[in-house]
Amino acid sequence: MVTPHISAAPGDFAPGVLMPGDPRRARRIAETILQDARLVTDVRGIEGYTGTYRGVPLSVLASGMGMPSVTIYATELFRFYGVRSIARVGTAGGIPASVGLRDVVVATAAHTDSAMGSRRIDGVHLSHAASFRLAAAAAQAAGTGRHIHVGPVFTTDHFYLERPALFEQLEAHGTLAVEMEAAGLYATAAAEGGHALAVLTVSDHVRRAEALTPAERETDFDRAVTIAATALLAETIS
Ligand SMILES: O=P(O)(O)O[C@H]1O[C@H](CO)[C@@H](O)[C@H]1O
Ligand SMILES: O=c1cc[nH]c(=O)[nH]1
Repeated sequence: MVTPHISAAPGDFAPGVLMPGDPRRARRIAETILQDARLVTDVRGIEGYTGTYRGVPLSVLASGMGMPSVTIYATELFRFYGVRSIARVGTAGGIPASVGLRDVVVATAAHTDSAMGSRRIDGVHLSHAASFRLAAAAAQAAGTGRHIHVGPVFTTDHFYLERPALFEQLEAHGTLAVEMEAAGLYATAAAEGGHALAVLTVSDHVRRAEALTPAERETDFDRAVTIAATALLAETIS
C-alpha cells in the first residue's frame, strides 16, 4: 500500500506517531529516543521511522509546515495506516510574558485564522481541541512549574504576521503561544476518528527580541518529546 505522500507498507506504522514539523527533527527523534528504529517511508524527503519506546512500538513522521501539510500526513496515517494517535512536537512563539524560551506548552485547544477549518462543515466554526486523554497524560508527565504551560494556542497560516494588536487580543483570551499546525491536526483527528495532541517548545517570543538559533530549534525540544512520547505510551497501553 502506498498513498500519494507515504510509501510505507501496511503495518509499518505503530498506533502512536510523534510528528515534528521538521524532517531533520524526525530523524533525530528516531536516533535518540527510539530503539531499533527502521525507515518506513521517505517520499519527498519526509522520512518516517518505526521502532520501540520503553518496549512499546512507536513511530515518528514529520508534518512539514502549515495546516495543509499536516492535514495531508495526518489524514493518510489515520485513514490508511491504522494510526490511532498523533502527538505533534513542534516549536512555537510565546505570547504572554510568562511564557519564556524553552518552556513547554501542552496545547489543549487551537484557535485559528485559517479558512481550512470553516471548509469542513458549512456554516460551523468547529472547535479544535486536543484529545482529553492525551492532554491529561501529557500534563501529568510534564508536572508543574513555571516552565510548563497547559492551555490554548493560536494556529496561523502566516509565519511573518506583523499584527501586535492581534497578539494582545489573543493574550486577553488566554492564548499561550503561536504556531502553524495544531488546529489542522486536531480537526483531522476529529474527522478521522483519531486522537491528537501538540506539545510545543517555545523557540521565540512574539513581543521580545529573543529566539533560539535554527540549530537550537532542532535540538532543544527533548523535554517536549519525552512528554509527548509518554502520553502516546499511556494512550497505546490503555
Ligand atoms: O518547529 P515546527 O514543528 O516546524 O513548528 C513551527 O515552526 C515552523 C515555522 O518556522 C512552523 O511549522 C511552526 O508551526
Ligand atoms: O509558527 C511559529 C513558530 C515559532 N515561532 C513563531 O513565532 N511562530
